[in-house]
Amino acid sequence: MELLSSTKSFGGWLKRYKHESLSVKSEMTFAIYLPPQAETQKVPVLYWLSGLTCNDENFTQKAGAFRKASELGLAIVCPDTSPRGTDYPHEHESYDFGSAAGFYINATVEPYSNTYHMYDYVVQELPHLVEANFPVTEKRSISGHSMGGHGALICALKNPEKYQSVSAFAPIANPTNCPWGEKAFTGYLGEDKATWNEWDATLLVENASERLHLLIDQGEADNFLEEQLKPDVLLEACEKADHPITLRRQLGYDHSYFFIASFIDDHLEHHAKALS
Ligand SMILES: CC(=O)Oc1ccc2c(C)cc(=O)oc2c1
Repeated sequence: MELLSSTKSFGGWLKRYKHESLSVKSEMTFAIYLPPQAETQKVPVLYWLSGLTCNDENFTQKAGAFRKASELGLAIVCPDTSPRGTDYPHEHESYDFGSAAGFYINATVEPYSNTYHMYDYVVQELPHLVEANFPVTEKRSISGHSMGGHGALICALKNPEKYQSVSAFAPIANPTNCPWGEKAFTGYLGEDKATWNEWDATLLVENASERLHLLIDQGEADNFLEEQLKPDVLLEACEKADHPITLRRQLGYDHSYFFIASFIDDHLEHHAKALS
């Protein structure tokens, strides 16, 4: 691991690192915020998964999360949104596929299957690296925005034993049934839609092995709400499966980090409570 930068914030430290990842077979960058409590004790970790077009810096610079994380004694780890440095066909052509659009799944279609293993990276490799190198406990929670909200939900629903809590801002809630998800899953998983189901939160809820409560904030003025995000479909699946969910509809809020910054404290408090 190589330290790229170290910046003090609210008594803690925001550090950026790059490292060689085995799961995505390329160099990856991530950020970690260590609250002041980490100087004397191990602290729990919230993993934050960003959305399309983002990297580790969008959350650290725009969410305004560190005052509350410092107060709560919560570390926050922000991975990148895809492998970088490969040059596959179509990888850099659009904002919703390829670079910065890894969708937190394990690709099975070549050439993406060689490196686009963001699920393994986020669920296994990164926690292992973080827990071996920083003063953190093995208690984890996970959250994210949009594509990252989808990522947080599937990681938690597939591995309830690894996470104390999960939340999402405007997640892509039913990716097998929206244009962003259909495009990504076709490119990464192929045409056989049966292979897509294990990467869709709405479909995972039906067979979830534990009833991990889902906290979701969704802006009512979000331009992507109807066509891409579909929280109501997830809500219906939860009601059918008796899976606990809190879906908060936030009047007037859009898809931006202004929305995330407005409610991030609630999410941090929710996770801190579960992690304590
Ligand atoms: C920094 C920022 O605004 O991030 C951002 C903007 C738009 C989107 C969209 C449209 C989808 C998504 O998954 O993430 C995302 C993130």
